[in-house]
Amino acid sequence: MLRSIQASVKRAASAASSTQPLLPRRGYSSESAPERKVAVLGAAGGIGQPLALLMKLNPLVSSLSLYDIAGTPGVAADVSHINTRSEVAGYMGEDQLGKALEGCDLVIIPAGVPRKPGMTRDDLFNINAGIVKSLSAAIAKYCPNALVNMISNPVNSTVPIAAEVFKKAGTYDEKKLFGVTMLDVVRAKTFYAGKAKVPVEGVNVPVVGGHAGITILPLFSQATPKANLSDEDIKALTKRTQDGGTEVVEAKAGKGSATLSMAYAGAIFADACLKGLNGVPDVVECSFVQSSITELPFFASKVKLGKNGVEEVLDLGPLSDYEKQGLESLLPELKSSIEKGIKFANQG
Ligand SMILES: NC(=O)c1ccc[n+]([C@@H]2O[C@H](COP(=O)([O-])OP(=O)(O)OC[C@H]3O[C@@H](n4cnc5c(N)ncnc54)[C@H](O)[C@@H]3O)[C@@H](O)[C@H]2O)c1
Ligand SMILES: O=C(O)C[C@H](O)C(=O)O
Repeated sequence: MLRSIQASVKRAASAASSTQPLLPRRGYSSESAPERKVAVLGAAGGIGQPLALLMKLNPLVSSLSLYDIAGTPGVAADVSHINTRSEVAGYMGEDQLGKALEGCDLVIIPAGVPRKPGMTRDDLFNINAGIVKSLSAAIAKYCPNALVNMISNPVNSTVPIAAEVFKKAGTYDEKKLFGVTMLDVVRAKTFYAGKAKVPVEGVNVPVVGGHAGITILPLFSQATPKANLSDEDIKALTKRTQDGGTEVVEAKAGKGSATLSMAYAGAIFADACLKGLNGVPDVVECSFVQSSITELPFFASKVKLGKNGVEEVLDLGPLSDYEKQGLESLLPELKSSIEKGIKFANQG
């Protein structure tokens, strides 16, 4: 049974990325993988629980630290019974946050409130900005060298908030802070494969910009394998990718936003970060990072991952006229979300 779950996770992971299966390739066993401590902050939540499960299935993880303000003992006890490599520990409440973070190589943050129908991601700012600010301060104190994968929305603002907190603490390393935009890539691949009628396993689509509405810019002109899609098809695919989160929020009708697909995307991205740390060559995924490829200080694009986190921020490559227009249109909104985060972090 376990073997068949692992096999299907592995198949699914290979489908999502031609370069980074969730479980290591043959010849790279857990015995030869270095010790890696990974923390999930918000581990008892809708994303946190399935993400904890997927990280427990990843043999690159030797220690899995599950933190939340409530509910983590149960999640940790449950996940800990799975017979895979990592030791699991649950931590609950702020007084246990330091212990949860000490010695971490990677911290994944899906803590915070999700959207309800009719809300934008920015409507989450008032609650989630404070949560991210305090968790970032704890990361600066207890594991300043860890890579940080920010899932909490609005990502376009929470990443700049974390950067400012780290700067104030004197621990900021731009190579180590990532906004997780992998779900946009996962969606773009799925929707493209459906429209182009090609097997989804082989599909690649870069998604750039940010993670909200029109700031999500899938580059279908660079999608592989190539397909002869009409301009109308490309417009519809672009809109569906940009509205993917809202599609799930509406279908869940008040019971939250994407959790399962997000846990999957988060696990793929975390796996890519761990592979980079472990020196696996040519690990490339899209992420919202400090960037100079546009005039904005943060931008999502393809990023090469290495032993210190970001090894190289890759440029956008050739854009179609439609994508050039999309890029122009997204810049003002993304700029103001970034500035909002920076301003918040520097108040008080
Ligand atoms: N980046 C993306 O693509 C993406 C995709 C989906 C959801 N999200 C975002 O992820 C976040 C979480 O979504 P969810 O569906 O898991 O929500 P959820 O409400 O189910 O879970 C959130 C968890 O965070 C915990 N939490 C709250 N404050 C905390 C704190 N200070 N420290 C630690 N944990 C704390 C809660 O107790 C809860 O268990 C939301 O902001 C959502 O918008 C992002
Ligand atoms: O849409 C949301 O609010 C959650 C997340 O950002 C998503 O893209 O699914």
